[in-house]
Amino acid sequence: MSAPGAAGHDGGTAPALVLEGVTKRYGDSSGARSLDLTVAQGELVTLIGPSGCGKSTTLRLIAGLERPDEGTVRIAGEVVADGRRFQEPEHRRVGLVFQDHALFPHLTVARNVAFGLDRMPRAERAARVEEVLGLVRLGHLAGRYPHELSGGEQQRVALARALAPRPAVVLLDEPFSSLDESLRGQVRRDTIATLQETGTTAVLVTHDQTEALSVGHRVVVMHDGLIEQADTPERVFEHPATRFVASFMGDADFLPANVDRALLTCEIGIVSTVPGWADSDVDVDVVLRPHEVAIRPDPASSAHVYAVEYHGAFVLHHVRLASGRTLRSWQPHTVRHPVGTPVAVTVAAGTVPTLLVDDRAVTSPPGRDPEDAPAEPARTSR
Ligand SMILES: Nc1ncnc2c1ncn2[C@@H]1O[C@H](COP(=O)(O)OP(=O)(O)OP(=O)(O)O)[C@@H](O)[C@H]1O
Repeated sequence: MSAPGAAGHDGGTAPALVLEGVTKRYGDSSGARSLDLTVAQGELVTLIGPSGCGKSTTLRLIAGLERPDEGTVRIAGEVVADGRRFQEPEHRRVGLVFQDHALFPHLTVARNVAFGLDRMPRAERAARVEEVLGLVRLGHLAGRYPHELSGGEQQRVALARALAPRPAVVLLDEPFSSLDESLRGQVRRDTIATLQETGTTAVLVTHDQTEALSVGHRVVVMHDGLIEQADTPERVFEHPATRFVASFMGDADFLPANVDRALLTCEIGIVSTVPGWADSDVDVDVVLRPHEVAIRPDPASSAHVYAVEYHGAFVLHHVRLASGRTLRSWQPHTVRHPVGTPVAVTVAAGTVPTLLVDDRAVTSPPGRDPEDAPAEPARTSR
């Protein structure tokens, strides 16, 4: 996806959205804890995390459906909520798209889209409705009612309605989850293309890790009301900041390991060299993803395959090591080692494993100023 940064509709230079120390408490449970996030104009950010982590609360705080207990929300440079001010949702330049589309059943497609344009002169309003319906390729269905549309068409009407008033930010709350699998991919591609074509800034909540990684310029991973990491999809997957992010975004196994004079060693042997750690002797956990783990039959090995899962193009092999710890390994569909096969386990060449001390990723030996030890990636030794 192309990088954001194109000027938004107001052409200003302020970020489309800024959250500073935004907190919302519900009794003892915290919906959102001191969130800091800046979203550039034209940027598409995906928000992901387990159920109850605060995704909807965050969207509601941005939309003005909740008041923050602390912190500041800015939209297109304007403070819309802080300790003193609170702008009502209808006055914020925010568009909303919900999972169930939330269309008015008694209004036609055109009137659904016109709904948020009541302050626009009539002729201008009609032109804008036509324009946004054209954007989502629904001009020919303007006179239909929602029940006369497919799920995908309803979703496009909801998007057109959100875009019509030219909002500074569009918030999408699991917009594709009510669509069946066969439709979802196409509707998702169409929606993202429309957001991109119009240079729209968007925050999209999803439960789907592949969706979060594939559609956004940045992924924001939340856990227990906190932002654990806000980063490019590549960095979130390849360089997770915490143990939680490593295990939530994709499959990950963890093995206790040691870095001694720049050699990373664990139960399966030497994993890699770690430049910049020449003088250290540090215990870490190494994060290994199934596509990074290589296996080959070896009668002399004390590790063995204990389960095999066929996934079509790939076959997931579950391996138990001598210690009883387990690793997973993706193999192409032509490779299937039966349960019980003793296997030698290594790390695929080119792997740059993430190292954890406690629950945080480290790129330099703990206690050392990262300035002194540049965070060069580790390299597999083979
Ligand atoms: N109105 C409310 N009153 C009390 N607690 C609430 C309220 N809304 C949310 N919470 C709590 O705040 C936390 C975050 O909820 P939120 O709905 O934001 O999570 P979520 O990440 O969107 O979850 P899901 O993926 O299940 O939709 C949860 O512990 C939830 O129980």
